[in-house]
Amino acid sequence: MKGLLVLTALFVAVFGKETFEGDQVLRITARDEVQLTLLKDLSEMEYLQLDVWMETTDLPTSVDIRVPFTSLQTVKAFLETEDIEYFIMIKDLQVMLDEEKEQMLSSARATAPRTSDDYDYSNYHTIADIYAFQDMLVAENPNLVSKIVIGQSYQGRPLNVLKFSTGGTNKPGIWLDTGIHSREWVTQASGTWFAKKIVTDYGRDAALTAILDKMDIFLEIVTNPDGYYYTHTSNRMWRKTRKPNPGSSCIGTDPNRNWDAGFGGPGASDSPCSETYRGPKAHSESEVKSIVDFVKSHGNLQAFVSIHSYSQMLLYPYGYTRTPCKDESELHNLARKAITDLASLYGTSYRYGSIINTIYQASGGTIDWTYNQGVKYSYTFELRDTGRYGFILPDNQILPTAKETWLALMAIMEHTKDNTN
Ligand SMILES: CC(C)C[C@H](C(=O)O)[C@H](C)S
Ligand SMILES: [Zn+2]
Repeated sequence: MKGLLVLTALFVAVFGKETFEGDQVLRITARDEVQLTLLKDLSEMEYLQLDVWMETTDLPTSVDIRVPFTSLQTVKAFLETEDIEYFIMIKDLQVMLDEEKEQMLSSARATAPRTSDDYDYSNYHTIADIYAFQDMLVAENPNLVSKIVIGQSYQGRPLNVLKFSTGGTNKPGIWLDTGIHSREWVTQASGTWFAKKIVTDYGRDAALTAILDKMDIFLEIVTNPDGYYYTHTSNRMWRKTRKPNPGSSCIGTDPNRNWDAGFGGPGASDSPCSETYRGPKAHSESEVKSIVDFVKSHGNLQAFVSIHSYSQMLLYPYGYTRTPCKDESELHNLARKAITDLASLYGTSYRYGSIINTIYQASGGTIDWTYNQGVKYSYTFELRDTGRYGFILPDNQILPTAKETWLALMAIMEHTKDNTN
């Protein structure tokens, strides 16, 4: 295992980009506890370098796993021997990544957008493009938008938060973040569209105007900048931060397992090589600690929405415990309303419920911490799709995804406004 990892790291270092020729994403279905255990054992065999993309808890449990070409034969033989059902969701990952890259290059305009109206919201963008967009939006809307730098990433990139405010001091706030998992590209793209939507609708849309007249909105679009940069330059499938782990050749911590909420419990890994490595201690990652400090210093956030992909789910606390959160029935009813509004646009169907009951147990998660800090309306979104493309969602789905998600966000923000003094 260690040798393979070192070799991979060397390959990336020399050739600059990890490739995924022949890698396949299998959707594997465990029909009972025995098969579930076998599946868990398989995914923990580090030498196979399996990358769990998505799983759900309820039986039959289906798990989407990226299997490197070199492990395909072993994994398929194992599954067939154990009579575990699977089908191939993605036949050759690199083919899809090449198409995505091709599309990005062909849509990249010769000249950079001069205004946020010229920005191409229907394509994926580099971190430099998004940072430039943020500065453009602030310059164009000085009375509504400002940029707060809440800290720096491990590699020193600014953690930019756009503040949308109509003035006043310490008004109740709503927090939205996208891209905490860097490979979930439709989220950063949607976050960019949300930012433009807010400035476009203020003063035109009565509901949004009422929200902003009473509350401030804070939007962190590139919440894991080092990881996002790395997905563009070296490994499109990168999820974690990019801070090295002493004593290990594996890099990074899962920023959605690093929070002080059930930290280190089941549903996070203590192995630096795992995609769900919790980190050496709670809030060890600057990308997380910076938000922790912001939430504590602001002290008046009423809603906190952390946006991921994929699976089409709307989740509320808890992920680390089966104990229902005290506001479960209100959060459940609001989630139902939000996904109903979302579905009204294109019929996209979402599941909803608590994290642990709807997707899987996850400890050290973002919204479990924010909820325990008293931010009642804490939600995690899993945007499109349900696995046909997974993290490599075609860019022609960016705008439909952003527009339908906005309807759900408006439901949550309106309810928050109506229930905030
Ligand atoms: C609240 C959790 C379960 C969200 C999930 C994760 O962090 O694993 C995303 C689907 S990546
Ligand atoms: Zn995620």
